[in-house]
Amino acid sequence: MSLLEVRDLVVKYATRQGEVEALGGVTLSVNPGEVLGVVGESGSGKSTLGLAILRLLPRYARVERGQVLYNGADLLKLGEEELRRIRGREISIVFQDPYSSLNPVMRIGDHFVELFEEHGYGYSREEALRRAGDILERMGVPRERLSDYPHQLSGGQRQRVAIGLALALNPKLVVADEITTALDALVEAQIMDLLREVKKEYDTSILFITHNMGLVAELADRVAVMYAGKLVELGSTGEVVGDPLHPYTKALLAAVPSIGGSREVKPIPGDPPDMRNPPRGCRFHPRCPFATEKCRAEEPVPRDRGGRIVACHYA
Ligand SMILES: Nc1ncnc2c1ncn2[C@@H]1O[C@H](COP(=O)(O)OP(=O)(O)OP(=O)(O)O)[C@@H](O)[C@H]1O
Ligand code: NI
Repeated sequence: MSLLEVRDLVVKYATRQGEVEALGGVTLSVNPGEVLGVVGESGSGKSTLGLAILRLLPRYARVERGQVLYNGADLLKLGEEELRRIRGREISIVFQDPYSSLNPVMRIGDHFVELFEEHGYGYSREEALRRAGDILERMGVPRERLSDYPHQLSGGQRQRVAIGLALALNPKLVVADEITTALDALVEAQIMDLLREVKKEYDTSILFITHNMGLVAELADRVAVMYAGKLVELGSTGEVVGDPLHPYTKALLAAVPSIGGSREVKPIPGDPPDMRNPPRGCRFHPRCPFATEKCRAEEPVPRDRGGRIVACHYA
């Protein structure tokens, strides 16, 4: 049984230049306790997927179609009250910028006190701070930091606090959206170590969003590859990384910097499409070295190939 099922999700943003289809019918599931990597270039729809799951999309975004099933209930249909209960306690999110989860004028400890209060835990302040300190220590932050303000911490420590907050209520799923992207290489490696520990010690599933296939290979059990709002490949990390079937996955892997090399990912030749006017047929065809007439005309549907899902006419 999967923990979360996204079915045929279509999300559009209203912009001054017209509607942008950020998700073009994405279907995937997250299993209990797994890390599902979601990888793709900028603009492929990764953050939109994460935000849609938590119903945090901006007002001018519209879910045109689809379902997000959690414990059999469609999160897209829940009322505000039920949503508030689910956010934080069942599903939480960590962003690239830790200030998205931290209030600059609130001490670190009070973030936890408030979170426990909001969810009706009924702890005394002392008890809440004791638990917060325990969480900080598990995240590798000294408990003395409880009385600090966010700006007194390093970027890495702030992100550790944000991860601690996301895990504080023992949620079943954490959405981690590019959470190492703003950090330098050394701190990124430390946060990856922390995530590996979290994976071992918590039974939380993680939707690990990144543009870096190298990080996915380090951490994820399965990986979903997205291109221009479409899921193009999904499978176990070993299979996808060892034997990519979609030309876009191959290109992404070729762009991974070799160990010891520069951290900057080599860009894939060509540009991602203008999403106000995406290519007909397969959205990757203008950049695909193997594209044929069929790819220009006909959109490939994701098909199950022995547990691997691939959307390519020629995979
Ligand atoms: N707030 C917004 N208003 C209008 N269009 C948006 C908005 N957010 C995203 N989009 C558009 O939706 C598409 C998907 O964006 P999204 O942020 O989900 O991609 P992403 O894969 O997370 O990219 P990145 O790696 O840059 O974070 C893009 O074409 C983007 O321009
Ligand atoms: Ni994003």
